[in-house]
Amino acid sequence: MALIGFLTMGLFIVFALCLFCSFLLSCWVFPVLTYRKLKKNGLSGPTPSFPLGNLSEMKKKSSESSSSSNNSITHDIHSTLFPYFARWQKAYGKMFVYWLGTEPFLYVADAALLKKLSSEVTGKNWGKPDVFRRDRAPMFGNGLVMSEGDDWVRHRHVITPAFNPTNLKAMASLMVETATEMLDNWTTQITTSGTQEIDVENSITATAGDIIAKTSFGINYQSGRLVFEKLRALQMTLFKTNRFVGVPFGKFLYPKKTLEARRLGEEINQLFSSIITERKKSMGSGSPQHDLLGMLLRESDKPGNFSRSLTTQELVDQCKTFFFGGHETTALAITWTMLLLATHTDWQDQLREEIREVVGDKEIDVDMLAGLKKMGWVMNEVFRLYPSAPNANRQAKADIQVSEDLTIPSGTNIWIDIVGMHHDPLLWGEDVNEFKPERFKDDMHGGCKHKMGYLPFGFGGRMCIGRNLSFLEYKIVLTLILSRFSFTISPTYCHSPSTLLSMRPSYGLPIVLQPL
Ligand code: HEM
Repeated sequence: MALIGFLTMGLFIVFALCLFCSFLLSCWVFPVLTYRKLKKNGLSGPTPSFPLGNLSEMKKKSSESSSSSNNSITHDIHSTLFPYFARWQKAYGKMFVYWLGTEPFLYVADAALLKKLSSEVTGKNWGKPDVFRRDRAPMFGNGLVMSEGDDWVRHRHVITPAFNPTNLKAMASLMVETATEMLDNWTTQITTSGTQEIDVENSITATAGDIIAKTSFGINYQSGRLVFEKLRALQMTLFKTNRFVGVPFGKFLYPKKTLEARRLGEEINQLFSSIITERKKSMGSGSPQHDLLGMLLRESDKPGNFSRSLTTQELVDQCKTFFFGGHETTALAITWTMLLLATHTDWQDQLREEIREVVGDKEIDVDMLAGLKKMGWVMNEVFRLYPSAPNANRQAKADIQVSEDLTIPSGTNIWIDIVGMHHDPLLWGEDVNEFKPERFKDDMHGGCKHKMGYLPFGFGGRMCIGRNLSFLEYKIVLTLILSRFSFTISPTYCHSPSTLLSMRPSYGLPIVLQPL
């Protein structure tokens, strides 16, 4: 009996020691080794403290910046959105190391370095920071945004055909129909409420959610709404709380939120699982469905495609990724465009004139959209000033030899500050913070001094797969809005861009609408 007790105690001690060692290795030894290697390469940065890294300073600077927000509309947003990065850039340059808890991150806002990284590393060989893969698992699972290596190649190969121009073309009429419903709603609202003012952010986001529900999964308004609301709640739980991402056992500091995120993630999984099961059952009977899910299922089930087919869980993860990545980013691009056009009504007039010439009284046709050149410049300028995805991130899976003196060690997390580069006067000139769509007139990079300085959709093999879908939706929705309304900004609008994964106006976008 005593022997059994002794052995149990021994096993327990060994187990506890193993646990402690793995904690020490992952939270202390490996990060410190990576940090030392980065330092040896001449990379410095703000001094971290254990176990928060630089989180305290980041949180402090953010709250100082949000409490000092005012009502004037300036597009010089980098220092209010990321005050800590703006400060550290001044001290350490466009490449430095900072710490999220015990995770070192290489901050990059240097276009030339990105060019080098992009040419050295293929899409397959990039990883995503483990800390984000774990933290955002309820939202993206192992969908395309988070997958790595051979898995990423397989997923990207199966998904890419679903976004080809012919398939996207088939989605245009659904987009027109859904956006028209939104505009009818605006008309009803302003005639029945007696006020011309509407917060367009919510309604554009809901419409984009409906569009993605229909075009991606062929699901009706009600089922789409359910997923939409749960994803929204999940986003709030994950990003609106004062959390400690990267801090060892940080999740235990907010157990309620962690459990809530897990529960919501599971519920969304179940919703998509049942949609996929139903669709699999009905495959082969009736005419094939041309939404993204239908195309994925067909691509995944192609004879001889066994090595490439996606499991149900992988399909669920892709659906979550499309749903989230596919509606919010586009909705925010349209929202920021409304802000910029509401404050530059001369551009509204120019776009309306262009729509009259190109579309006239006809039904919108996808082929016409290419003729909306000025709208294209406005879109690019909005993506520059207010990129819906304010950053991209990567993890080096092997040492990257950047130059003779600089090697980025395997395991390094990389944070690419897209907003920082889009607002850098050295790349864009002194008028960097002005709204000037004409920069894009004869140059798809808007006159940026370096091609890698303009990255609204990321770069290289991992560039956004949904960008053509976004362009289509953006141009259709904006054409319809401009054809029915002129608008100005409401005096109640408070300019305070913030990030909840995507960049959004903190207090919505109240707009004063005038039916045409
Ligand atoms: C205005 C709209 C959008 C913006 C600004 C945007 C931006 C981005 C950015 C910056 C990335 C990271 C790229 C990188 O790491 O280099 C990305 C990746 C991705 N986006 Fe988008 N996106 C938009 C719309 C969409 C849509 C409509 C979908 C799908 C329906 C989508 C799906 C994805 C996916 C799956 C990835 C991961 C690609 C990969 O890692 O291979 N996005 N997007």
